[in-house]
Amino acid sequence: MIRFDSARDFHARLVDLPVPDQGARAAASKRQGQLTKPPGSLGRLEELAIFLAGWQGRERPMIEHGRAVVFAGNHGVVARGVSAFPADVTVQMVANFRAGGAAINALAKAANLTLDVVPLDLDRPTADFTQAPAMGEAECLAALNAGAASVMDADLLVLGEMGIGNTTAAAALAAASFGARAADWVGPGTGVDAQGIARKVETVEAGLVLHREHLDAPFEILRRLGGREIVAIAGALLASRLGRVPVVLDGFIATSAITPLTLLNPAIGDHCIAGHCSAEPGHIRLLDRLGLEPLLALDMRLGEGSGAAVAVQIIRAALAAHNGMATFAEAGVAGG
Ligand SMILES: O=C(O)c1ccc[n+]([C@@H]2O[C@H](COP(=O)([O-])O)[C@@H](O)[C@H]2O)c1
Ligand SMILES: Cc1cc2nc[nH]c2cc1C
Repeated sequence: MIRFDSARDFHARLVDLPVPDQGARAAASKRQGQLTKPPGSLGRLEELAIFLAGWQGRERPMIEHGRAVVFAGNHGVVARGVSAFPADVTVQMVANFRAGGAAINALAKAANLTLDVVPLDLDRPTADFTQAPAMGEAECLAALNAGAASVMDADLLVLGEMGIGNTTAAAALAAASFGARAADWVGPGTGVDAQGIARKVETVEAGLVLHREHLDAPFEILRRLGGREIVAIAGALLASRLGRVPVVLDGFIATSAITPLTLLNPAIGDHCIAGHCSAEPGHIRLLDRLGLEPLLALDMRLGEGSGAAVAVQIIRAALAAHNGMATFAEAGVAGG
């Protein structure tokens, strides 16, 4: 299991990342060319199969241990009126995940994914980042390691989150990492009105001003502006990359966890599939900046891994074709 000993260790491991197995990619690509279809006719399904072959290191990749993990955290900035829902909903939804009643329970089951729920100190919200760093160093490291611990033996990992107020933290992370105006990253989240959006923009701007001298390293950006569930996703992203486990990203918040990491390694998202494009307006901007093309666009904006879980069904379809089809030679079809 991967554990980060310090911020320095986290940064050091980010610099030197494994790359996909080129031999397995070439073998999968050759197989795609031999299957009974015009070359390229399965479009992105072909790319998905080759992508998974590279990261799993085998010509015929499989999803036998598909796993969804939902991290939950509470946010001090909620006191600034940045969400349409009260902070109590986070702990209540965690109970709902555990009881099996949430969307992710139904969607993970439909996609044949095991589901883990990881609440992170819900009774101790992070500090309001307009006043102080959201987390202390030890707290931030603990959240990174909670994420890293969740990777375990998965062969495909869905990373999801739950945290009232976390679209504000996600917008702050995007703005700190990629620049542009706070207003370009802020959106309605759970459904705030125009005044709520204005409060969110002010909050992000105030956070960027307060921490401006310290926003040049991934760990500090995460610690000062993030939340525990987002930091856990960042830890899971790096640990899964080190273990060559492909990841399906969910919406705006889950994707925002990558953004600070790109400061040290722009290729950190290379083992990730963008499961969908959320209706939260900043998500498409983030995906563009990261060079990720979403699989689905269903106007979802729920979080909790839901869009990524739906996308897993497409990925399973890609592998069913890749592993199950006959070649031209096997089927006696001319033209292969
Ligand atoms: O995944 C998304 O793109 C997404 C977009 C908007 C809202 N959410 C979910 O809604 C919560 C955050 O919204 P808010 O308004 O409280 O910042 C959090 O629990 C997220 O999982 C998720
Ligand atoms: C009910 C509810 C469910 C959620 N799941 C993820 N974020 C959420 C936010 C709310 C408000």
